[in-house]
Amino acid sequence: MVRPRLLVVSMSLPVTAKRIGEESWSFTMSPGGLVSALLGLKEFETKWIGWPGVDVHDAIGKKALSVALAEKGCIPVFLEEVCDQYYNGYCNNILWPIFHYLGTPPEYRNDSTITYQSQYDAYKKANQIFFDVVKEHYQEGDVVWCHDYHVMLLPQYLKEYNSKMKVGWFLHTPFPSSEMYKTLPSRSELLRSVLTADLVGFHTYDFARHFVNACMCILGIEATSEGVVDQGKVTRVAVFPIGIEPERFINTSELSEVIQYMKKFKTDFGGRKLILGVDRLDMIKGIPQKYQAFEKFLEENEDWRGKVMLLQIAVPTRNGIGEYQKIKDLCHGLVGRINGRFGSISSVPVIHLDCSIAFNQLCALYAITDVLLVTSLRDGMNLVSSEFVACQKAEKGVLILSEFAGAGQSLGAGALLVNPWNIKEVSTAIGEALTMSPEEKERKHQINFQYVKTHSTQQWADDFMNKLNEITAKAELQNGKFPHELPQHDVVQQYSKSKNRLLVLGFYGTLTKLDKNQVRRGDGMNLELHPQLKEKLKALCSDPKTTVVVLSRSEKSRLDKIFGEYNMWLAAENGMFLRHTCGEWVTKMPEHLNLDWIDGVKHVFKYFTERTPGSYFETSETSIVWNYQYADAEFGRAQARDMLQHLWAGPISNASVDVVRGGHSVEVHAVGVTKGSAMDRILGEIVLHNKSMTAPIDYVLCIGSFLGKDEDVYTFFEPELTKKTKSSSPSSGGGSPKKVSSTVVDLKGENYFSVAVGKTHTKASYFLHSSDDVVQLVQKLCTQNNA
Ligand SMILES: O=P(O)(O)OC[C@H]1O[C@H](O[C@H]2O[C@H](CO)[C@@H](O)[C@H](O)[C@H]2O)[C@H](O)[C@@H](O)[C@@H]1O
Ligand SMILES: O=c1ccn([C@@H]2O[C@H](COP(=O)(O)OP(=O)(O)O)[C@@H](O)[C@H]2O)c(=O)[nH]1
Repeated sequence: MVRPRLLVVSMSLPVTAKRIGEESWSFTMSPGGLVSALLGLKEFETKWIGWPGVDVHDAIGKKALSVALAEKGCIPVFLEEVCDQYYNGYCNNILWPIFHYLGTPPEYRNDSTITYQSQYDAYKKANQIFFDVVKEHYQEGDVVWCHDYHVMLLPQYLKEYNSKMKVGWFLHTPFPSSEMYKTLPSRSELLRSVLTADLVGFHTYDFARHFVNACMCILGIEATSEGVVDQGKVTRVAVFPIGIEPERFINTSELSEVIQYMKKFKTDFGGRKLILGVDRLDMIKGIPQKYQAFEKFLEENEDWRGKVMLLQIAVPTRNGIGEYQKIKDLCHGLVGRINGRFGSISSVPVIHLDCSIAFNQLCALYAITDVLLVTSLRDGMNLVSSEFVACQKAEKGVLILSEFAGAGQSLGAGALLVNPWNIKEVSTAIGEALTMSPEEKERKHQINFQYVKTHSTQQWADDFMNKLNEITAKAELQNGKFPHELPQHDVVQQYSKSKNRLLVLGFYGTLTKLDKNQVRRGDGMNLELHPQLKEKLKALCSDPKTTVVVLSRSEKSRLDKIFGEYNMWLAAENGMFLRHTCGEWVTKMPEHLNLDWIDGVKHVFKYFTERTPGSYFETSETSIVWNYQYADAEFGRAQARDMLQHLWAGPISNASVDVVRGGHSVEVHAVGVTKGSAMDRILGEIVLHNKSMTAPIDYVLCIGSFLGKDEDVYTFFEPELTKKTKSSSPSSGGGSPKKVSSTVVDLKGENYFSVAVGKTHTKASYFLHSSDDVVQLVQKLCTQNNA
């Protein structure tokens, strides 16, 4: 079987290189969860592109290293002089603390060569170097999977180079709340670049939600159930919690060498209960908090002194950054204090190791551990907790897990969840874990073991790849479906040939002439019918072979006022109310529509209208719209963002409503109030009314300047193109539940025209530039009436 080619791009390669001769290199495993996770990918022909962990300045060395790495499926990226300001600077001294809620570090003041800007420049340069390497190795059809905050600009570089490239981006760290993220000076550029990817993935729903929120708040763009929409391009945002390769840990812990280690360690520890910590020595891992909690436990539980120990493996990381050196000193100080206070001549309660350990030793430690203590202050996932679960033997240990690690959501049910900042709580959890009954330990273990076994790295990667392939395949299909400019000649020709025509027309932006200087009424815009349409529309409506429906968001009174004298159908409030101009209004609402939220929303809209000069809001029976088209654009957008947050937190938090963000508006309406969903009921009513209708509708022209949620009206008639006929039931709202004949509509491709006015990203098959084009078209149709 040919395996799909995958180019994995991450800052670090899975191996770190060390030069041992002019042309020879040795390798060690790179630390960290990202490497552990991606090593589990088996079903792809994977090439890994990343930094080899060393600077190489000579051509001979670079060549030899590239050859040696190629055997391991790795391609080096040489970062050279940008490396320090890129990796230690922008990535780990700016992005990392912000993403983990540690705050935005101040600029160095004592070195003018290291500024925020110089570090961001290095970041851009480094991303460009990554791009050059990908470009060199990319083959058509490859998937490029970018990992982590180190390469946030890469998706944009890749897509600008080749828009057909399949590009995914996955973040292994938390994505912080927008309140934190927005402190980052280059916040917009990074978001915009990430949004060029086809799929953006996170470990948890919280992180995904924060990202979408940041896009809304900072870029002012729309979020939909599918992801984020920026200038018509949809970026899918989804959640893929990473796992481990469970078999690797289960099998290793069966090895005789590992069993020997287990025996040896137990003897070394002298029968004391073992609390284990395994973390990179990083501020986010909460190691000082762990020590404080253990100290408190020993303080308050005299009986346990000498009977329990804490072994902390503190894997060295990012040594080039001052903060990381400080945290080491802090830990050493705390360990000295605890050992001084509670140690004895023969043993000390804390062993702190500033090193990494061999994989077999790690598995042996996991297997004999009584309590694994994870106190991360923030952590994308934390794979150590899953590895511990996989290695458990007959006698099960207990997992104490920080609620601020992504793993808290997956393994919380089988763990003792703690707030690492609450030293007392962690200390109590240590006591609870040490005294837990074997039955309870077994029960908790089983819950987590089932999860870890069934949520492997391979599963994670498959899920991401499947989703990415599904999205790109769908996009390819849609590519051929971009709307074309309306062929007015065909529209007119088909019109003249047909016997029973239906014209569905929007109002705002379709039949109106938009004028910035138009007079505003107290509660909204005084929109008028396009002056050049008045007579022509009247002529169209008077043709017995033509049925005209104006389908608008407007309320009944406005449609009455504007169209009352025409012989046509009026569908007000997105089709919730319907009337032929020679009859009365009938209600066409779906049953049980809950409208209790309207007053609360009105209150918020009023507040923002009073504070946003030029804005206004309009209320109807089923929806309410705030419009800031005539306000200052920038300020209006910012106000709209704040308004949305107030709405979600208050009046609509539990209501059955849809919120739609238009170009310059925020609309809230009851769920299901869309033009497309109303079309079925409208059609039923029209057919009932036209009892004399002898031939099926053989021509439909549907023109509108509709919001995205209303575009279902364009596709309403589409199935007819294949099925030829459609049944329609006028049951809901007012009419009797009678079935309309199945020959109501008879459409083929050439006599159905769905047309969006003023936009090309649409479900409609055609577009017109403006309402002036609509006027022109109506004029042409009229000449056919007279012909
Ligand atoms: O290579 P370093 O700079 O020393 O850092 C090691 C890695 O740390 C981070 O790992 C994250 O990924 C894990 C797997 O998804 C996740 O469990 C953990 O919570 C994260 O912290 C970082 O995101 C990686 O890029 C680094 O390679
Ligand atoms: O001496 C060690 C001890 C642990 N690990 C591995 O480092 C990873 C840590 O991943 P985690 O997701 O817990 O946190 P990260 O370090 O990525 O933030 C785990 O796979 C550990 O097995 C390691 O490489 N060397």
